[in-house]
Amino acid sequence: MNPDLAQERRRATFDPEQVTSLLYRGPENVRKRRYLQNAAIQDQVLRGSKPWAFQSRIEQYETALQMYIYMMNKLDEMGVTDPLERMYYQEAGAPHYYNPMALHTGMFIPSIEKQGTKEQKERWLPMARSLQLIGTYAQTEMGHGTFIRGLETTATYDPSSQEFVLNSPTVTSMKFWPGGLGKTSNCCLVMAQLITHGKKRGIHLFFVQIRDLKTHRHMPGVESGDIGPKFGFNSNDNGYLKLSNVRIPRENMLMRYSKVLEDGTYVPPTNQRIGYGTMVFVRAHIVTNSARGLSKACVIAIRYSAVRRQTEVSPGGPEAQIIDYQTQQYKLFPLLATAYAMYFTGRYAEDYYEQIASEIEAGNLESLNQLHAVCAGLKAFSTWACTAGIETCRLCCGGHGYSHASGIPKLYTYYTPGCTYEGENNVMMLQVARFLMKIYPDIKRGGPIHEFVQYLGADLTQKSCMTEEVALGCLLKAFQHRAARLLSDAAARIENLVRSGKSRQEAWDASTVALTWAAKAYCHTFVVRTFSQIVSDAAVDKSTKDVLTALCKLYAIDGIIENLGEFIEDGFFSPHQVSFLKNKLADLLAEIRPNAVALVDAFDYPDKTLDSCLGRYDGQVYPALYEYAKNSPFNEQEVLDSYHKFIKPAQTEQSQRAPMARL
Ligand SMILES: CC/C=C\C/C=C\C/C=C\C/C=C\C/C=C\CCCC(=O)SCCNC(=O)CCNC(=O)[C@H](O)C(C)(C)COP(=O)(O)OP(=O)(O)OC[C@H]1O[C@@H](n2cnc3c(N)ncnc32)[C@H](O)[C@@H]1OP(=O)(O)O
Ligand SMILES: Cc1cc2nc3c(=O)[nH]c(=O)nc-3n(C[C@H](O)[C@H](O)[C@H](O)COP(=O)(O)OP(=O)(O)OC[C@H]3O[C@@H](n4cnc5c(N)ncnc54)[C@H](O)[C@@H]3O)c2cc1C
Repeated sequence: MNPDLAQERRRATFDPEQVTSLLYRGPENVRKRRYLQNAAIQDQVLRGSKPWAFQSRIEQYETALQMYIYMMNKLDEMGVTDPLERMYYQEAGAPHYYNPMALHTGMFIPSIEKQGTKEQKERWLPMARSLQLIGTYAQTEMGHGTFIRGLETTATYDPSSQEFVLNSPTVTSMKFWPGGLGKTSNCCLVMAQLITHGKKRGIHLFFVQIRDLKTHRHMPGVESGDIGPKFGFNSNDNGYLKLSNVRIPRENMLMRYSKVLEDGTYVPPTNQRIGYGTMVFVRAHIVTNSARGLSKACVIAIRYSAVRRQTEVSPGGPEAQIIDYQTQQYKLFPLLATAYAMYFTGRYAEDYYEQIASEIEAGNLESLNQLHAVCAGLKAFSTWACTAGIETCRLCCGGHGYSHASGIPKLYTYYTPGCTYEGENNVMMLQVARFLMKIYPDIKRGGPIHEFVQYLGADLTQKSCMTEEVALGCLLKAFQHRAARLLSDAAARIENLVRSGKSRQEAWDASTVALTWAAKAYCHTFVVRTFSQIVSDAAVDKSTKDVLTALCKLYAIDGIIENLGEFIEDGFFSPHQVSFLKNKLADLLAEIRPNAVALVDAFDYPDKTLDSCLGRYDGQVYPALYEYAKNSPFNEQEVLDSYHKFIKPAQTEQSQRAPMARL
């Protein structure tokens, strides 16, 4: 054990086990999580041969496929059915491979469960669970990902044969990007424009078999393939799909909420957007997923910062641990606080999703819009925080952060597409703004509105209650004030533009930056509120609560300092109060410092899950870096063939032109 890390753990003032329990919803869940992680770590088959970064793309794909199929079978044998528990096992078993069947379990099966009729579920789910059917969610096209009402793929109903005929009429209508579509899947859910009786009925989901179930060759009229190497996700065959007069039976349209009868009569759903449900489900889960990504980067960067020493503090004296530099703390501790904030908010989003989804199942769609706004906003807010935070963690590791040995570049390429997939983040923020503007008249009237948004109607002339003590309540009020004011500003801007003669749509289009500011401020407030509520309700001892409260305050104060203009432009904070906040920020960095390593230990990631030479629990960073370097295929031969092919001839040629000087 590295002595600095051992010392860090001794000096912690709280019990990390209590925090681990809080993060993973109780000791019983922690026990199960550890059991599953250990089972994966100890499994010889999952040990792997060479580091992923030294493998070709095809090798990465094959390794991922082999490992995931093995793990799925193991989990079935163990009787583990809960998706989260399955994820814990897989995360420890194959942390570096993006599962080529992730869309099968993450979107294909859930879509059938949520959008399929009883008969459709009985027909497809058993085959999907036993991998006879391997599916994906094929919505995005080459020409359209965001504007899904503009999708071009058509599904035209033919009453004479009671079939839908699917077509990709243009190059841009080709499905493009779906995970596992290229080579892995034999079927998919295709989002297509339904046409019955010659009329367009909007986009709907259709079950389409794309490959023969025995030979895996393409079905007639189907062309598909891999889209090529990407920034990350290279063990996944994100694919393209072109459909030419592909016929599927009428029963293959997912008909839980809308129907096409035998004669082609269209029965619409109560709300057209109910068919977007799988996206809302995934967005709710992306929040915790972002917390996972950012927390892993924090574990690596903070442990490494405790081990790494750089620069003599006094001449001839010992070099300081880099974690002792205030600038390093300022880069890392707010991110640590953010990772906690996102874990707690993710938990809230998932619970809220489950609550509203069951109301929807029971036929009450009243909260659908609000659920959509919350999930879209938190998805965007959390993925932005995660991506930016991972990059900062990488920079905090200096040169070694740039190596795949650190584990951080892999985290970055894995998590950054979260800002784009499942709804591009700016577009998601505009959906939040749309929701807020829609209820704005009710907010102003003081009409009946959900408690999430009540504060948005507060008196904007009020000033901050902040004192030198910096209470959490005052911090939350500051976020509420900023969100209310930015919303009011955006609304006023739109009204002014309308008064000046613009149409409402033109006024909206000329205000999307202000609307995005308002939406982000709303999401930020949501996170601060959730974090502070969970900390104040947490059943933990006083020392643990003190540490969590410090983290929560740091999250809030850092959010204010980073967005200071928005908090002071209307004079809400006085300059005096801003200096309280700046002083408190510095105090909190010092207060968190002795607990930083214990706080990352509390995330409870086994080394295998982190796959990082820098983030090892035992802190043996340097021998691990050396071992990793030795594994490079470059080092398999003392002299590479390329020396004889290129360097030697070049040297010979050069020496003939100018004879070598004596060394
Ligand atoms: C335990 C683990 C369990 C599960 C695991 C799951 C997830 C794991 C976590 C992480 C995942 C990790 C890896 C996954 C990797 C990759 C997956 C990627 C998959 C994809 O990307 S699939 C494709 C996703 N595509 C999109 O998201 C498209 C984005 N675009 C849209 O959503 C829409 O086009 C739009 C919202 C931008 C606009 O839609 P529109 O034009 O129809 O609507 P309007 O703007 O006109 O608004 C009209 C009206 O509709 C309301 N609305 C819009 N959307 C919804 C919705 N989804 N639900 C409800 N209501 C909605 C809107 O509010 C308007 O209402 P109003 O009353 O008229 O104002
Ligand atoms: C790794 C990865 C995996 C994916 N997996 C799947 C999958 O399994 N299934 C699937 O169907 N799709 C998948 N996708 C596709 C993904 O869902 C889309 O890329 C995403 O929805 C964004 O759409 P787009 O690419 O059309 O972006 P665009 O909409 O073209 O965005 C480009 C820019 O335009 C801006 N923009 C676009 N529209 C607006 C607007 N209305 N207002 C303001 N700004 C706007 C955006 O903010 C962005 O800056 C995946 C993508 C990636 C990267």
